Amino acid sequence: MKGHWSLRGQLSVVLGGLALAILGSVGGYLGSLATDELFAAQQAVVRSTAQSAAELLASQLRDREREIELLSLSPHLMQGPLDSAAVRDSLDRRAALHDEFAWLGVTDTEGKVLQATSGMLAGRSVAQRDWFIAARERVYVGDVHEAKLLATMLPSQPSGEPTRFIDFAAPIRDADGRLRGVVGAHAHWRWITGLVDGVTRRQGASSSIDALILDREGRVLYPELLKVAQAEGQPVLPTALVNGRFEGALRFGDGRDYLTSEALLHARTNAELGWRIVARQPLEVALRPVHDLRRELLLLGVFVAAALTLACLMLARRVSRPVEELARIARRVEAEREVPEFPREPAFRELTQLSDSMRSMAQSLIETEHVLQKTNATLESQVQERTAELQAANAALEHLATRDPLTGLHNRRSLDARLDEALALDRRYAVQSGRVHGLLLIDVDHFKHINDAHGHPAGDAVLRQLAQLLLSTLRVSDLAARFGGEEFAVLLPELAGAVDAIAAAEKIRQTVEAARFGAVGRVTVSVGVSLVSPDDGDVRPLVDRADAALYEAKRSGRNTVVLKTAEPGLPPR
Ligand SMILES: Nc1nc2c(ncn2[C@@H]2O[C@H](COP(=O)(O)OP(=O)(O)OP(=O)(O)O)[C@@H](O)[C@H]2O)c(=O)[nH]1
Repeated sequence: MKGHWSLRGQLSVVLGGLALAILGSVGGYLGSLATDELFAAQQAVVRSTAQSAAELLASQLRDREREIELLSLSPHLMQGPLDSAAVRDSLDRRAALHDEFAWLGVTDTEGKVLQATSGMLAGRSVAQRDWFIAARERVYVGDVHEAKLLATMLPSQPSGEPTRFIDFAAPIRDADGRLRGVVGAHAHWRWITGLVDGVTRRQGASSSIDALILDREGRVLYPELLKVAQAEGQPVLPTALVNGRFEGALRFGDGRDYLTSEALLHARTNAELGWRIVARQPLEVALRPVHDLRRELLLLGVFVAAALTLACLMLARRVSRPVEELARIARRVEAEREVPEFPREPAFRELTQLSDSMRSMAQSLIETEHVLQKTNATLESQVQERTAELQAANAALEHLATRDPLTGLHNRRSLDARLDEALALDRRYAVQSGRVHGLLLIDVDHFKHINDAHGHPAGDAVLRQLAQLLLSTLRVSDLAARFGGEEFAVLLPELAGAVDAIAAAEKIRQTVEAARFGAVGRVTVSVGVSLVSPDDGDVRPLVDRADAALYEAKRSGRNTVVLKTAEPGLPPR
């Protein structure tokens, strides 16, 4: 199971990942939609600021222009002496009414100041001034310029900036249209900048919108800081702005991106100064709500994803728990070979079906296993029985193959095999141990007569009794066999010498002689004895020596024991 993910883990990862992917896509889409919308909305605000400032300036410049024109048309300027106190009163009143005017004055046709507010510049010549020269012909509005003569007479700017003016001027003519003089006014530049700032302030401090005033050549007139920087040769404005009108995001000389909009100041009077008002808002401030929205969306997304992942985990647990329970029960069935209680899960029909199927399968398997176990047990006992029978049959066969049917002693074939073994053992060990095998050939004396006198069955009975007598006389390690007809053989192991063999033969002879054989009565046997010799190539010489000894015993009168040793061989001891 190693290396495989659990069902619960896989479900959690897949469902949680799916939820995250969906939330990420929706959040990304909403964020980009909001960015576009907000960009357009903020652009509209910046544009409206630029246009409002341009329109306000245009109308204010037009109003001041008309003011001066109307002043030039007033009766006490057209008719009376221009240096009268009435003229000065009129100038002072207007200056008091419009505090943007720093100076109001009247000159004669040569440019000599006849009357002025607070008497400033009275008697001085302004013949070289643009406003005087232009206003001899027509109503004049001049571009901003630094104060010259008045600079020392007026209080200096609180900001430390040089005093600047916008000039308004108009010709003074009599009823016949002859030039009598010129009326001129210097309006404070800060009046203009104050108007522009007033418009941007209306957007609220947090909007960070500011406005620039550019002249028709694209030079900065306001704010002062940028004007100075530009004069020093620093790149202040984006190229797009210098070259023409523009709206959109621009990077300014300070390295920041601004949402920018530009409006042409159009006064529709002589005051066509060609100024442009540029309103701008730092892009990061403009898009801050989008960033806030994105952050909130991200937070919401993380929260929802966490909640969804938790829900997925719970769902996965709900699905996997019964499956794990089924797996546990399956292991129990395998280990205990019993059918425990299977869970039923009503929430999932498929799991209920699976549980039912597993229960019936487990029952069927265990029943089949019980049947198989019983069959196995029966088969095993049958195999054991058959094996025992086979072993018994094999033993019987073995007995039949090695035993003489009449006497139950070993037969000739079995004796020959044991004689071969005896010879091999003696060849290997006899020299060290000094012990050899001996062979007795035992023949019933006058057996033909027994048969003839008592019948063949009686002869068989004698042979069987002789066999029992042999077995009772011999040791367990000795081997008695029927050699053929009425002749028996005995193989004696571990003999110290011929004396042992003769003793055994004699014991047999005497036992037979002492026994009674039913109706037959007494029976005697003759015994030929021989010992294994180191010179024996096979068993033949051993048997031949025993047979010769038996012949010798018969010839010497029967019921006796004769030893026949090998020539040359071991001397009889
Ligand atoms: N009843 C019976 N007689 C057997 C069996 N095998 C051999 N005989 C008989 O044993 C007799 C052996 O006789 P002989 O070989 O002449 O020897 P014997 O009469 O014992 O005389 P000696 O050995 O010289 O003492 C024969 O008559 C065989 O028929 C047998 O299994 N059962």
